[in-house]
Amino acid sequence: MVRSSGRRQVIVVDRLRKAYGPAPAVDEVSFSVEEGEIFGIIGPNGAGKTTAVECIAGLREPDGGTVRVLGLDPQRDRAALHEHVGVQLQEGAMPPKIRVAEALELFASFYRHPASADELMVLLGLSAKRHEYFKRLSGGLKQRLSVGLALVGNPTIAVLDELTTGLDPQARRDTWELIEHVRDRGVTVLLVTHFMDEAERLCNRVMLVDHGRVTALDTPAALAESAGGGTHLSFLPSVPFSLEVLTRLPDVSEVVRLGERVQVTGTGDLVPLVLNALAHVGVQTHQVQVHSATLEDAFVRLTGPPTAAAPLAEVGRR
Ligand SMILES: Nc1ncnc2c1ncn2[C@@H]1O[C@H](COP(=O)(O)OP(=O)(O)OP(=O)(O)O)[C@@H](O)[C@H]1O
Repeated sequence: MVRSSGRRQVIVVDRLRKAYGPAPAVDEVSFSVEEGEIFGIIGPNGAGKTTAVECIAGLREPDGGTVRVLGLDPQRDRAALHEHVGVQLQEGAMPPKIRVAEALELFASFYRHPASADELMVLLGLSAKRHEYFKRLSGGLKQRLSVGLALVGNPTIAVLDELTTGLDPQARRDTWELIEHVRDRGVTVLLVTHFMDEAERLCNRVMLVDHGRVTALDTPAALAESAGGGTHLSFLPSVPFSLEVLTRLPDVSEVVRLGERVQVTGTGDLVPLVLNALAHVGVQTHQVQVHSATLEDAFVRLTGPPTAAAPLAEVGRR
């Protein structure tokens, strides 16, 4: 199937349902993933992310709905799917005394058209560790190896679950670069993550799942903008002024006095818009601070407890 963007849909999920007990873990989830994109699934603990990707990878049988991966049914066509989908799931346990190269070669033997273990070790920065026991690898190198095992079958699609959990900041950044490299080689990536900065950096589109349901699906920037409330600009004005100077501006949604400071919320090119309008009426701005909404803001707003009412005294709204 082809979307309006002209790209092929390689994963199509329609009203997927899976329950382990009375409450559904995945409840009527529908989405599709386009060829060549990095598609992120985010959500709180227990939201149903892993269950959903396990159904897509053919590791769990859905209770309802349909899943198609490259046109294949993950349950019925499991053997064919295995050749095209590489899976790195949570807690991938390996025998402690297997060596890096042995692990890649063993997994390569499960596929008809595997990648070269040597090339993968170069790509993954593991060549110098090829004879190292798995148990002796650092967390970052173990993670790299588990990504390698997901790629060793030369998959069209890689499913990566909690790719960088437990890694230090440098190892996380190295792993992100690796995933971008994998994407640049044409592999479609389905990524489950708890890290909003990771989703923001890597994903073309992100789906937010909560209590088994899809609560948002868009680009990280659009999600941040829509649910995170846009950009916040705050400053200390040189002289008092009427808030109406700012509330009447296009793209400004709210203006609030917080003690001596003024905070403006809006979208678009908010900063030059506000500073120009103030300069026009002879107001200078000091101690200017700008905060643009992030995916994390959107996540908290969409999944967290309701936020408290607007702060303090005078509030101007459009
Ligand atoms: N094998 C299982 N048996 C029973 N319940 C399960 C099983 N696997 C998951 N669950 C339950 O299903 C729900 C969804 O779990 P799942 O692991 O899919 O969520 P998740 O979003 O991946 O969570 P996390 O972010 O913590 O990994 C949770 O309530 C979980 O306790």
